[in-house]
Amino acid sequence: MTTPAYKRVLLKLSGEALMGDDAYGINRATIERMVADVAEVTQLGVELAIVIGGGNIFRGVAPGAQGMDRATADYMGMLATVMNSLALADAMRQAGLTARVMSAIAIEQVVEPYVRPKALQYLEEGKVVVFAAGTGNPFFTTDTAAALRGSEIGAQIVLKATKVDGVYTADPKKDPAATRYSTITFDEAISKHLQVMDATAFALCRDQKLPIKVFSIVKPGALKRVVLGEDEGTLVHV
Ligand SMILES: Nc1ncnc2c1ncn2[C@@H]1O[C@H](COP(=O)(O)OP(=O)(O)OP(=O)(O)O)[C@@H](O)[C@H]1O
Ligand SMILES: O=c1ccn([C@@H]2O[C@H](COP(=O)(O)O)[C@@H](O)[C@H]2O)c(=O)[nH]1
Repeated sequence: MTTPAYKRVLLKLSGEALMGDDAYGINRATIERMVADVAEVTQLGVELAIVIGGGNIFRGVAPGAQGMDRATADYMGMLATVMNSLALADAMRQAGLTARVMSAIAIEQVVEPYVRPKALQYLEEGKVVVFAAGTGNPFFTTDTAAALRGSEIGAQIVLKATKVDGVYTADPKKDPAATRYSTITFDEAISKHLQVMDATAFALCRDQKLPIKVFSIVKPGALKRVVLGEDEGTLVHV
């Protein structure tokens, strides 16, 4: 079966997963593997937009940010996502893909600003669009940026590619007895305070009836299986 289940998707890539086994930063082999996964999906003809987190870089500067004004620290976090977005786009270019980075914060010498019609045009042209700098606002996360941009571009699903292979009854990294849901409703995920994604992102997707698939970016071939509609990860739905 090689017919994708979706025409347009928003892929949320974990920033922390980019570290691979390193303490922080971008692990070269890891980013190349992620790009190979992305390439497999674009070859299926799926229109792909990406939001990438900033945890891998922000974690490295976090001790210095202690006691800082929250909004200032958040702007630093958003700039970290710009660095990841540029690295990802460059790795995609090296792999023969055409990518465009669009930033929610104006830094026009570095990256073009986010303009929705332009993003839609790029997607229709088959280019991969990377949305950088989150929502552009402090007090939010890149999960919420993924929900927001996914809604704006009319994606059929948000694919949250992270370090765990789905939504569990509790954080599987802390509770070995936690069990994985194959599906869960937004209301249940919110009421149970499941921390795999923030509640703002869940609520926005719920209101927009935009499903989310949570799956492992570390598991080989998982992204392609998700896009083909195969049984992988956890579906969060209305
Ligand atoms: N109920 C749960 N089910 C699954 N994972 C959970 C749960 N509760 C907490 N987690 C944790 O949430 C993490 C994923 O969310 P998080 O937003 O922290 O990471 P990310 O989006 O992958 O990283 P980044 O912020 O760098 O983009 C998982 O690595 C997992 O340890
Ligand atoms: O819309 C946004 C998105 C992100 N931030 C800040 O950036 C960091 C990194 O993002 P992650 O989603 O955690 O990977 C985040 O912790 C915020 O500090 C933001 O302020 N607004």
